[in-house]
Amino acid sequence: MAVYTEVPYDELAAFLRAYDIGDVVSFKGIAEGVENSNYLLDATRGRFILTLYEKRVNRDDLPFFLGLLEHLSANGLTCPQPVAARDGLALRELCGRPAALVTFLEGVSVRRPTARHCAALGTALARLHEAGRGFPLKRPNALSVEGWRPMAEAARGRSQAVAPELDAAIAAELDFLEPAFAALDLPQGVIHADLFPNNVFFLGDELSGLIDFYFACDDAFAYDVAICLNAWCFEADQSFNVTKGQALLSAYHAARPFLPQEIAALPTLARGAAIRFLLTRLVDWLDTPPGALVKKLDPLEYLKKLRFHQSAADASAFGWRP
Ligand SMILES: Nc1ncnc2c1ncn2[C@@H]1O[C@H](COP(=O)(O)OP(=O)(O)OP(=O)(O)O)[C@@H](O)[C@H]1O
Ligand SMILES: N[C@@H](CCO)C(=O)O
Repeated sequence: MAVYTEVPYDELAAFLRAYDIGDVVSFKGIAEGVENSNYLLDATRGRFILTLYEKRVNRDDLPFFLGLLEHLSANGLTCPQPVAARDGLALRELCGRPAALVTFLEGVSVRRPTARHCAALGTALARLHEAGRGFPLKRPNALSVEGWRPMAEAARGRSQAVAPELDAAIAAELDFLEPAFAALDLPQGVIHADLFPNNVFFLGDELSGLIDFYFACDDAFAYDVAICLNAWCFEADQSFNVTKGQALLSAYHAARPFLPQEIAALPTLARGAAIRFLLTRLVDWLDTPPGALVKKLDPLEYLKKLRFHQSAADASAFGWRP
């Protein structure tokens, strides 16, 4: 999975008549991903990804996401570009869902990132933050601190099914994080907010592009860095690899220098980033019906990451060397 919405051939053909991409050569569902339905479409005038936006994507946010891809591409970032139909519109409807075609990016994602991959990621993340400057649309981060308590409430009383200590651990962490986040004053702009290894493509050791901007929003740049420390620098046993952390942080710093307050905030931001993914995974875990054709992601992986961050005195725990 993920193909939540099956597209019958006649509906596809009718949809594509609006475009100038030639005839369909092949069309197949893509198994990876958990949020949206994605299809690989080969046409005589190119290769594309067709996305049908599913439950967690709010229709009103789509102009932000598609406009952002255009803005980032225009500012030198390699990411998918929305393909407009002959009437100039990229955002359309297919099988009752909002849908768009975007350009296909070459490359493969890495399952086990090395320190070199982490360095390349750090550079690309800083470039993304710079390339997003001047983008006129705004989208608050619905999955930041104000969104965590409601998710915790939605899971409260049911999370014992995952681990007995979860409710208490989440409540205690939110008691710490809510005032700690309120006290932060950090540079903000457009962030990706979900830049996990599966959303970053490489050709050899070279980073070739970034995808999946459907959580992008306005938030602190350093929060995006914290999300990446969590997603890229832990080993399979959930131990933190400081060599990878150092590679990520120093490459980011070389492309967009951190302010001292961003470095000071990293332990708090890393805890926030850990609780965000712990909570979304937990709610999905509890709400996904048994037998659903979707890969459930382990919330406890993020509880272990959170435990590490709770013991981090400062950013040196992540490999930061001033
Ligand atoms: N522009 C693109 N070029 C090449 N492949 C793509 C592109 N967009 C998506 N894919 C492929 O489709 C897969 C799923 O895409 P994507 O990550 O956007 O889905 P998703 O459902 O939003 O998943 P998740 O949020 O879980 O990462 C990717 O892993 C990749 O293989
Ligand atoms: N990257 C997310 C899933 C996609 O939103 C996670 O690993 O929980």
